Amino acid sequence: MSLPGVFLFSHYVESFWSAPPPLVDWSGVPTLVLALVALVIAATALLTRPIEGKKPARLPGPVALPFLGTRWLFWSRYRMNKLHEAYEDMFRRYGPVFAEVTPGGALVVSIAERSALEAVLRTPAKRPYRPPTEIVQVYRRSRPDRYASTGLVNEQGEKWFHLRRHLTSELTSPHTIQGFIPELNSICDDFLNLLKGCRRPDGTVYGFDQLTNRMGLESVCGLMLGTRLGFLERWMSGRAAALASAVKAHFRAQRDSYYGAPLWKFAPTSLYKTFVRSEETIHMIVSELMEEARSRTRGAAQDDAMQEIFLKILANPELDMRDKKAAVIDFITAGIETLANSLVFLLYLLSGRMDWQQRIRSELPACGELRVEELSAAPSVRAAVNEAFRLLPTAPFLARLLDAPMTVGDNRLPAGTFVLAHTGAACRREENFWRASEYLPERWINVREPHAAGIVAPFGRGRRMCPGKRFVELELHLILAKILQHWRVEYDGELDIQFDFLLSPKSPVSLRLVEW
Ligand code: HEM
Repeated sequence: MSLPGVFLFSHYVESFWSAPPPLVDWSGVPTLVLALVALVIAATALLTRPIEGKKPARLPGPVALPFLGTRWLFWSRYRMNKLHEAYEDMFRRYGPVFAEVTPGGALVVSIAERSALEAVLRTPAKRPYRPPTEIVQVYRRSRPDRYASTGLVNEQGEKWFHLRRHLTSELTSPHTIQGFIPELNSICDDFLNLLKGCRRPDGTVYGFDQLTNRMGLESVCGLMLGTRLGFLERWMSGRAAALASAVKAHFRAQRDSYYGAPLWKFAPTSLYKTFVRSEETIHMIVSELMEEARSRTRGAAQDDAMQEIFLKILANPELDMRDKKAAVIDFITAGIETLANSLVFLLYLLSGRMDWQQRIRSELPACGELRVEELSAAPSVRAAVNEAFRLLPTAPFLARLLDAPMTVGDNRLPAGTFVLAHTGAACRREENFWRASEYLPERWINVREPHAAGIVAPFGRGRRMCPGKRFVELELHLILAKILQHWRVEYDGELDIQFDFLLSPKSPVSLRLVEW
């Protein structure tokens, strides 16, 4: 079986699934040829011996084929945009620890078992190695004019440590984030005004996910660039739309480059070109925004707290200018979708708990600006957000290369093993949480065993943990409180969720914001 054959077939099959449009238009290829290719694949799958030697003794997992490893599964049995369901299915078939094999023959161990997961999350590595996204690495290394490194998200070792130390101390400081609260209040108020303007008479807001994307964009840019950019004005500028869709394309291309056929490594396929286009669009727009922010700060005295992060990054003599720019790009890219998806998931889950919405409302002042004290006096807000992160985290697993050997059951995994820590799947297992599949914020106020709080890690763990965590939590608490001060949230049916490298709601999402 040839690799292009499998690729061809998988895209042909995908077209029946109404997955994202195929990257290459194969519609002209006759069905007969594709049926033959399918037969060849099936025959080869039956006849080829599994590569047993690659797996540690007793680790279960799907059959690995020569040259393809176990990746063929994502081009046949599973859909790439439903990867979260694929992993749930594999955990059912092979148990809570199983191994996949990459086309290059490397082992990838997926873990949803509590003690093994805790062991991975506890690893005290000084320079944790999170496997980089190869397509980003390849592209950025091909553009030394723009990138001095592959960036904070993808660098490793000492280079990563240097970037992390110089780029994130402001972002993770409680002082900076507290100083941002007045601005965040005003951003949230503008978001509410936008929602008011878009609400139909019965309270329905169509395309709610796109509005949350704009909220993510405005708040992350406000935090990073120290200036308001107008993404929450009623009519979205072409630039905001272009940035939002480039960020989506960027995540999707990363997903397809990892789980799809690795042809992009040998030739500039349409997948690679799509990735490059998205990276270039983001680079161009963020560069413009940075320039505008810089000239505004030169012209007018602005709120210090709001400018802290951007100005300090720009002024840091330890960093190459290209790294500064790449950092702002990476922060903005890492922040928009994650924040927007998390807000949609939170409101969707809460829509099934009217009693909890009322409880939140009863703990809040009727209206006006919210300060940290008011939020702290409303524990039900924190519980609602924690529980949404437990049940529906936008980043459902963490990737690591093991720093030291680790024993999982009867298997010893050598240092350097690629591990996927499926915190999301583990949090939905009954042995880890009481009534694990239900959205029950009360579990964070009155604990009911089992309650494996240590495996809830929506922002990762250890030294590579998300530097945006403090900011995001504050923002989600604030926006949730403000929405529930005004409206109750209703949603009919079940939210369709897809895997775009992050878990995302299938767009467009409509929900109702109804007057109390
Ligand atoms: C709901 C929102 C967010 C979620 C759920 C989220 C989640 C994550 C996760 C799971 C990681 C990987 C951590 C690990 O490997 O241990 C990560 C890394 C990262 N996040 Fe976030 N994130 C969010 C928002 C943000 C925001 C707003 C920013 C920037 C302002 C940001 C910047 C980053 C960066 C730069 C990294 C890479 C850190 C490193 O490798 O050292 N994230 N995030």
